[in-house]
Amino acid sequence: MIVVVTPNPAVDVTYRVDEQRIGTTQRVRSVDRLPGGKGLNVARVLASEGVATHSVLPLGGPSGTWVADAVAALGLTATAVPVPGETRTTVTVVDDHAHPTMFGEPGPTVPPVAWLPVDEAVRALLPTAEALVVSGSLPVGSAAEVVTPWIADAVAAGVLVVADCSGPALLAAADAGATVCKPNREELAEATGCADERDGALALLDRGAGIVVVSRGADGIAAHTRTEVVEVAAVPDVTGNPTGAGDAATAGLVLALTRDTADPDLATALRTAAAFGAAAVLRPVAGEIDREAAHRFLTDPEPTRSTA
Ligand SMILES: O=P(O)(O)OC[C@H]1O[C@](O)(CO)[C@@H](O)[C@H]1O
Repeated sequence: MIVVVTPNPAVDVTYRVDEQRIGTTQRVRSVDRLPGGKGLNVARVLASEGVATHSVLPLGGPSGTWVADAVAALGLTATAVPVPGETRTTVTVVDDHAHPTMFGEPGPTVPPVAWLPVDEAVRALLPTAEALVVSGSLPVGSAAEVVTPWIADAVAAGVLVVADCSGPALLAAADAGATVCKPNREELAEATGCADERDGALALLDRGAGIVVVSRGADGIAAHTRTEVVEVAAVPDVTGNPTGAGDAATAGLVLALTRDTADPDLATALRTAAAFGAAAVLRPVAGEIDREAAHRFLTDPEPTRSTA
């Protein structure tokens, strides 16, 4: 079972319009409303691959109740931890021409004491966990160190941790010894202040991260250890909705790493991440992949480079 913490869950709304135009009245062609936040998208992709997951969700207010009900309706196992305030809504506007536009609300104000039951929920699940995934933003105003107990407890219990965090929470995840930190290129540069990817990755490794996986969009994905950089190219010529592609890539990475824990093959893990990320672009909403395409992309020979 894989434990997935979504620190700032959301009612994820996707509006499809003919063409995104700033400063005009836009008629919405179709609406999708799904439980989201990056971690829930990871859990949904893992579940679609038949992997047992257990989500930990700090939820508040009527929209929190909606998320809990929608998660249950999707057949996902979850522990909903009540927090003050109202679970946020995110709105993504997509058309057939431009990149999606995402509006993300900040999320509720969660005081430090309200995080303690979340810590307890994570701790209770660790004895039966193969991996812990911490994915997505924290509610605005929550301290970065909120992630520390989840990761430190999992590491102490010998559980593989994949942290897809940004900003100070990415540094806190590395400090807590996350097995894998998975920022994208921009998040890595922003959190570490290093313009060079290798320097940024080494900064996280120095702080305590085991491996740093950097997603590079159309330029593929790379894994940095102290001694090598393994690089895999992106799947070429895939068009569609890239919202949630990074979350699907995280799911692919976790899937590959938990299948091969004794001796993780980084190239295979990166190829799985790239294939899942590309397969998510083919689906209209985040949290889904085109499974047939994902498995086809996986068997396509992709160039892998490894440098010492
Ligand atoms: O959890 P966050 O990091 O705030 O990101 C949330 C948003 O990003 C997406 O997960 C896409 O990656 C959306 O589904 C939306 O929920």
